Amino acid sequence: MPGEQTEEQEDPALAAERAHLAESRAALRRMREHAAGLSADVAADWVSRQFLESLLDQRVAALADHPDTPLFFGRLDHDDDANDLPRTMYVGRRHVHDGDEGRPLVLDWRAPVSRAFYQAGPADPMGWRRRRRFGFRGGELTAYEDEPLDGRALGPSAILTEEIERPRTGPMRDIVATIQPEQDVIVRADLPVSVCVQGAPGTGKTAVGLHRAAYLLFTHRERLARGGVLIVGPNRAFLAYISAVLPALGEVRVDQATVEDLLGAPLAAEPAPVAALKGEARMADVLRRALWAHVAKPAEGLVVTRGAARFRLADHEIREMTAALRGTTRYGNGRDMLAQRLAHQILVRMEQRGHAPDDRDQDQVARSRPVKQLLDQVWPKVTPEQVLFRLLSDAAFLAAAAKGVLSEAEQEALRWAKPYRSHRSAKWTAADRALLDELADLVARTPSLGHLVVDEAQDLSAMQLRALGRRCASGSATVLGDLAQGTTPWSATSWKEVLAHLGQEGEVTELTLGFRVPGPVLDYAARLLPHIAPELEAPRSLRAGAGSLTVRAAAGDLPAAVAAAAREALGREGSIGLIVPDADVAVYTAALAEAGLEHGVLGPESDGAGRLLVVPATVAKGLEYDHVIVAEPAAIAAAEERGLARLYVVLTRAVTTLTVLHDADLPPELTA
Ligand SMILES: Nc1ncnc2c1ncn2[C@@H]1O[C@H](COP(=O)(O)OP(=O)(O)OP(=O)(O)O)[C@@H](O)[C@H]1O
Repeated sequence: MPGEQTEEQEDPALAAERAHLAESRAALRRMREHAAGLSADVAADWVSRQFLESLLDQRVAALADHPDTPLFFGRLDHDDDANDLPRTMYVGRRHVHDGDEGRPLVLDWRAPVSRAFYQAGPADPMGWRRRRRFGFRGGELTAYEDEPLDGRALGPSAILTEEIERPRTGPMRDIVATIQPEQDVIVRADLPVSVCVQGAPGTGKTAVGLHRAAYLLFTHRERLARGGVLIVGPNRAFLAYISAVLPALGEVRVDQATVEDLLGAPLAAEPAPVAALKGEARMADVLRRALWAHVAKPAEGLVVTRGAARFRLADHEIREMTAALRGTTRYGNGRDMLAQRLAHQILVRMEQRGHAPDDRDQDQVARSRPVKQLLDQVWPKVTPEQVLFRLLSDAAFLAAAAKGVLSEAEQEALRWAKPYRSHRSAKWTAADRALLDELADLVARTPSLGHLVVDEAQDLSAMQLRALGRRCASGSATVLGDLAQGTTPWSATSWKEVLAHLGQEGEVTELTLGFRVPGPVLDYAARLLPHIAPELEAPRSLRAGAGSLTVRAAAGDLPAAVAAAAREALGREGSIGLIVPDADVAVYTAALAEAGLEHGVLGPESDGAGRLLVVPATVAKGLEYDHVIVAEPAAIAAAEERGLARLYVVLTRAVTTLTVLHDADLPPELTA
């Protein structure tokens, strides 16, 4: 690598860079000391003081210097007197300036001017002559690499190669030093723009989504401090894996959640075709009709007594008021508005008869017993659970709500074979949770966040996407996924449809260059593509990875062969994922225990500990390990309806080596 020097014969350029690093660190320390010295006492009252104190604490925390993380990772230079840009600019994780003169020592990678670090190339140097990348070991600057931007062709970057080859240990790292131009375009898309990224395994979708969140928080800090940013991922294990990236980028206030966290955990499972049907957008119409079917014609008029006087509204008047409100508001608001309109009309009657009522009278009438009784008949309070319970247990009610939308056979499929006794004892499934959320929003509006990053979005049903869409209705979204990795019965087949269900307009972009999976492994997995997503092109890997793939029949004792492969992998550097059919986790953990190999077991709710992890196939999505051992692909493929897609996910988790061990024949799609 250029600039790689031993201590004895230190390159003067490297020495100068190290001096700049030391100067920047000292300046950051002064910035932190200054922030820590600021007092919240200037605040006028207790509440403002608390608020200011928490802001100052955050500021001090954001200025922490992590000794293992380089303060800057790149630099741009030019020598053109006519150019307004500073002659040298260092790009790093945060702004660092010299307190006395305010001289910038390091610019935040998210600042507009830093864009050139990622985007400048021989075709468009963007005003710069040279890009320098730095190599670090821990917090120590060890090397630099120069790329001319004056028209000469750029070779591959050794620092990028080293970064993507670096063994994985622990949680996911940030990629801020090596974001690629096509990734940078997505990261820096403007806040109101929703982006949707289709990308093969390991093309950096998750990384890009997280960096986009960090970029948006920097660029629109105030707006997003109010609205909030939420990252939605497939399970706890995944969220734990990505949890360190945003804090490393200085963003500690981003929430992460699974769809279950947002909608509620399922209490029961159900057959895939039923789940798929419940996941369809058609259900939204059925639910809307079912809810509004509760609004009824008044059986009689309204009589309100004030002292000795009685005031009446005829049933046809109430019918008109109800009809005027129906469908124009949320169901819950409609009830409140009807109460107010009824009361107002009663007040008009009072005035007509010489009374002089005021606003308080209107409120009293709106809350009076006769009005409440009328509302309970005409516009009853209902909960989402009550409505869904009725739909799934009452054939006539479902038939009325589903008329022209669902066939009789579909209605029958939806209805519980054995209805629960009440909505309180109903065991809701994952698909039901999305239906309940839709109903909840029809009753009262769901608050919207500022921005939502939705990872593995191909796995979400239309109804789940609608639920997420409500949570960014007045904001925007970053939608990430791979149609080939869809493993749910309702997996998406088109991103346009996904965006439509989400209620967002946005462009679909594609990432095609793989950073994780070595070429031979990616080519092997891609044999499945024509069978799971024929419309997608085979992905390309940036990594040659000779010798990375081993496929072997176990000749008898598969668990023992797997344990032997795990032992061998433990002799190498990096993390090891042993991915097995869900049903056989116990078999393989027993084999590892028998072989005396310490290991952790990953579950959807747990992140597991240790260098060797047993990973059930359904939990592997989004994760990566240096060495992956896959046991019995045929069983993984046979375990579920979209089992081949699951196998594609499983085969694309490896960073350095993939060892496939089998006893049964391999699925024919993999051998063809
Ligand atoms: N520009 C980059 N520089 C260095 N590493 C990168 C870059 N882009 C991606 N990576 C690395 O490649 C690996 C895969 O990235 P990521 O998990 O974001 O991919 P993905 O597209 O979400 O994959 P999957 O579809 O399999 O979940 C990660 O280790 C990530 O850090």
